[in-house]
Amino acid sequence: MKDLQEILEIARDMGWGAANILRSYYNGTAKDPNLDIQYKQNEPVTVADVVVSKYILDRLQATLGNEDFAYISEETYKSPLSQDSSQWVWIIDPLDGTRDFIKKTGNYAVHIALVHENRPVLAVVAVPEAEKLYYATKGGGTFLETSDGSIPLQVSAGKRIEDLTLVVSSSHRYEQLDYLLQNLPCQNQKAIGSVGCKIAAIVEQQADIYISLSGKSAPKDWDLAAPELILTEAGGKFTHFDGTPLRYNTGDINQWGGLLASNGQYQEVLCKQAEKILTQFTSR
Ligand SMILES: Nc1ncnc2c1ncn2[C@@H]1O[C@H](COP(=O)(O)O)[C@@H](OP(=O)(O)O)[C@H]1O
Ligand SMILES: [Mg+2]
Repeated sequence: MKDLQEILEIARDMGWGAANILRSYYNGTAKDPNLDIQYKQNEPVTVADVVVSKYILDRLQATLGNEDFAYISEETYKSPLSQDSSQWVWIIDPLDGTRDFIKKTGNYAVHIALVHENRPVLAVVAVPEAEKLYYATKGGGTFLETSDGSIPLQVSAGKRIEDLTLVVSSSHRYEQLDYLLQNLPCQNQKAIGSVGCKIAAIVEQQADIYISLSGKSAPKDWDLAAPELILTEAGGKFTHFDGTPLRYNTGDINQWGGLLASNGQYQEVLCKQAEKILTQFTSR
């Protein structure tokens, strides 16, 4: 198997390639820019999702083959792979934030993660409209790549809990999540589409916390695996409210429950508060 740095080169190049394809659909310059929006389990899917999924899978498989790696993409996923955690698995979201892509808010991203033993070891998150690409390897730090080159990134530090800015989904909102948000000590809150864009805001120190709470549906492995590593390698933390780490390729593609991503400063305190507020919600 190629070493992780060589694989990262391939993933970065593909991240930029995928970003360019998405921009051509976003700006209407693609050969046939019709998005043909369909709904799968209440979530929109466009031609751009499908085309970019094929682009990434074809290129990865042509370069890396099927012997050492398995591949999961949001658009081709049908059922769990063999749950052999020693397997190296690519987990891909060709277009994270499809609703925002359609609404043209600019907040959409490409996620490419390599997972081993249920944890991400390599990640690329590209944000096409910002012409930015974030990448990380386990233990190697997080970098932001633009046309000017690459720079290392670190999350914010030394803030008071009340001054932290929280980012949250604009389209997946429920009464329980709204109650939680109203009762947290961090009242600087903004809704942003795409998990990749929310985590990008945290590693660029424009925000400090992201909260996800599942309802009838939950975010999936491909929504979280790449953004998680981008955050943690920049010094942040990303856990369930009970403090346990997220696990990927487990057989259930859903990431149920409450998840908190932050600059790490008040991770445990905020997780405990979130659990307490949710208990209050259910006993009202
Ligand atoms: N509670 C939830 N249920 C289902 N999907 C969720 C979810 N929260 C987030 N997601 C998924 O995470 C991505 C970003 O969501 P959001 O913009 O609301 O934060 C979307 O993926 P896709 O756009 O890749 O389908 C969305 O489907
Ligand atoms: Mg997604």
